[in-house]
Amino acid sequence: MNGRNTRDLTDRHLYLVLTEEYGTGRPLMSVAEEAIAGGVDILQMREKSRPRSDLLQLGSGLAALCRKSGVTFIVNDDPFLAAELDADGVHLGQEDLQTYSVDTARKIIGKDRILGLSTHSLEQFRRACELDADYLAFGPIFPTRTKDYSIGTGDVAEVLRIASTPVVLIGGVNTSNLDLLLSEGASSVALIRDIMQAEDVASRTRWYKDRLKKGAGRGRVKVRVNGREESLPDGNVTLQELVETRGLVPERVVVELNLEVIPREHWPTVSLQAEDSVELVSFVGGG
Ligand SMILES: Cc1ncc(COP(=O)(O)OP(=O)(O)O)c(N)n1
Ligand SMILES: Cc1ncsc1CCOP(=O)(O)O
Ligand SMILES: [Mg+2]
Repeated sequence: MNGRNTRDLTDRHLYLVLTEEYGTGRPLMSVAEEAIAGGVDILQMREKSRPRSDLLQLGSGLAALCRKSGVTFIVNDDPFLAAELDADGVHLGQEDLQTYSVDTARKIIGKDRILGLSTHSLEQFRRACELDADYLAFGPIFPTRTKDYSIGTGDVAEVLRIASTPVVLIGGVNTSNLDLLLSEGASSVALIRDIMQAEDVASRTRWYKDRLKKGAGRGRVKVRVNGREESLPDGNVTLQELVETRGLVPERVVVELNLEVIPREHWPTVSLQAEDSVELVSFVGGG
C-alpha cells in the first residue's frame, strides 16, 4: 500500500488506455515507458483476452513502473485484479456494473483506491454523479473502432457543468478534434489509438500534454446548422468534424455552406466562421 497515488485526480488530465490489440505490435511495457517519458498522467491496463497469469505478470510490471514514475495505474474491468496488483484503482463500465455494483467494487478495492465509471449519455452521467466514483468517463464522443456508436459533443458542456468529479472524455479523440473538446470546457481526455499507434509515442503524448495545459478559453461563434442557431468554437470546427460529431455517415451526406455545396475532399480544411449557415443533408442508403 506504500506510496499509492491519491484518489484526487484533479491535476491528472492525460489518460492512456493501454490495449495491445490496438497498438503497433510493440510490447505494452515499452509503450507505457514512452508515454511516461511524454508526461502521461494515468495509465490503464485494458487487456480483454489474456489469461489471469499473464495479467498478473504484465500488471505487476506496469504497477511498479507507474509507482516509480508517479503515474496513476488503473486496471480495467476487475476490482479483484486491481486490489491484487495493488493498483491505484479500477475502471468499470455499465456492463461491468452488472457483475460488481459500485458498493461491491468499493468493498473489494477499499477506500483508498480510485473507482472510475463509464457513462454514455447525459442521463447515465446524471445518475453516475450520485455514485461513489472518483472520476467519470463520458463517451464514445467521436467514432472509434472500439465501440459501434458515438454520442457526439452535444452534451459535453452540460456534463462538465453538472459534474461533481473529474470528467474524462473518451472515444476517437485525436490531434484534430482535441481543440473542439477543449473549447467545450474539457480538461481531461483518454485515448487508445492516437497515442498507441503514433510512430513516436513520447512526442505524441507530449503534444497532448502541452495542448491540455494550454487548455480551453477560445472564443465561440454563432452559426446556423440546419436552420438552428448553435454556438461553436471559433475557427476550430471543420465541416468534417461537424459531420462526424453529428454521428452522420460522411458518404451519405451532402454539405452546403452558405448555399454552396462543398465537396467531401474539402471538408477537413474548411472551418466554420461566425454567421455561417450549414445544411447537412443526409441520404438513406438504397438497395
Ligand atoms: C477511461 C475509460 N473510459 C471508458 C472505458 C470503457 O469501459 P467499458 O465501457 O467497460 O468498456 P471496455 O473498455 O471494458 O471495453 C475505459 N475502459 N476506460
Ligand atoms: C474503451 C473505450 N470506451 C469508450 S470509447 C473507447 C475506445 C477509445 O479508443 P480510441 O481512443 O482509439 O477511440
Ligand atoms: Mg469494461
